[in-house]
Amino acid sequence: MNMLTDAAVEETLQPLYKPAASKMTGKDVTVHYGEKQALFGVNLEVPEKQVMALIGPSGCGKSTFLRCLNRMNDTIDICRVGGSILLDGEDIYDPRIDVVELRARVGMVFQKPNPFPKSIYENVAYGPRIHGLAWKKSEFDEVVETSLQKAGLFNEVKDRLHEPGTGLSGGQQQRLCIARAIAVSPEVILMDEPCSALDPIATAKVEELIDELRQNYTIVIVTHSMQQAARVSQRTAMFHLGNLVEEGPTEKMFTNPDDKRTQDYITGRFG
Ligand SMILES: Nc1ncnc2c1ncn2[C@@H]1O[C@H](COP(=O)(O)OP(=O)(O)OP(=O)(O)O)[C@@H](O)[C@H]1O
Repeated sequence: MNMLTDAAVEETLQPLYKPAASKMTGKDVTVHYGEKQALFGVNLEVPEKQVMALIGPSGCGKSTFLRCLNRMNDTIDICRVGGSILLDGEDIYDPRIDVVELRARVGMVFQKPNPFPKSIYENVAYGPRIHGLAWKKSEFDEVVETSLQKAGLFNEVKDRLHEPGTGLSGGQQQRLCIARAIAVSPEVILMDEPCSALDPIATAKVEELIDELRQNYTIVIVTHSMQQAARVSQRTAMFHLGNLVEEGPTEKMFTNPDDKRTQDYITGRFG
């Protein structure tokens, strides 16, 4: 009989069970807005090239945690962040970190589509221009086209690239904002309820896009829609009253969560 040693069995199984490497890690993250504490020591690993959904009732701290991941909270005067957030093992709150560069590596898409009051072309070309990623017109043309293509928008807008971005439909505007984020080659894309202002058809398109984007990017999405979390994410983190309740594979979180608060939330008993 061909007996495998324990080590050989482990080696054979490892590729199947090896968890995704973590791209970002929050360690004991606390956040205060003035006197009010919004996060109480959150420890969470964001897996690389997967979609992680942050869920939980209103005010539980999902957006606050999301904004810690690219130091967007720095823009709020009364906000103080404690603990550490690592990107590829490096603390993004280290004083030597260039925040503009960080926000290019960790891009953000907001709840309400917010294109600049400029042409579709300029919306996408803006980031590469300020980050010095393109110099010649041909380089800008290329980055604009590939970013719009990756955002699934190019065919719809290719004949009107020089018309205002604000003239697009809401769903198209949100995909333009995703193209704008992609244009600076981010590694992580944060999305704060990206579909809440969209109709069901536009929502479906953005969800399909999120599913495609995870091949190349790490995505963290805050959503109030349990269906959306179940459709687009591979892992889900549940927050409640500023604490991380639990985190795990999305399928498990929606079928067999460990914590009663998760069970109650996903079945609509509170929130
Ligand atoms: N700019 C701010 N100033 C003061 N308090 C804030 C600020 N932003 C958030 N908070 C407070 O921090 C807590 C967490 O808010 P946060 O927006 O992170 O929650 P959330 O889970 O994303 O909620 P929602 O689902 O309603 O968007 C809440 O009590 C909120 O009132």
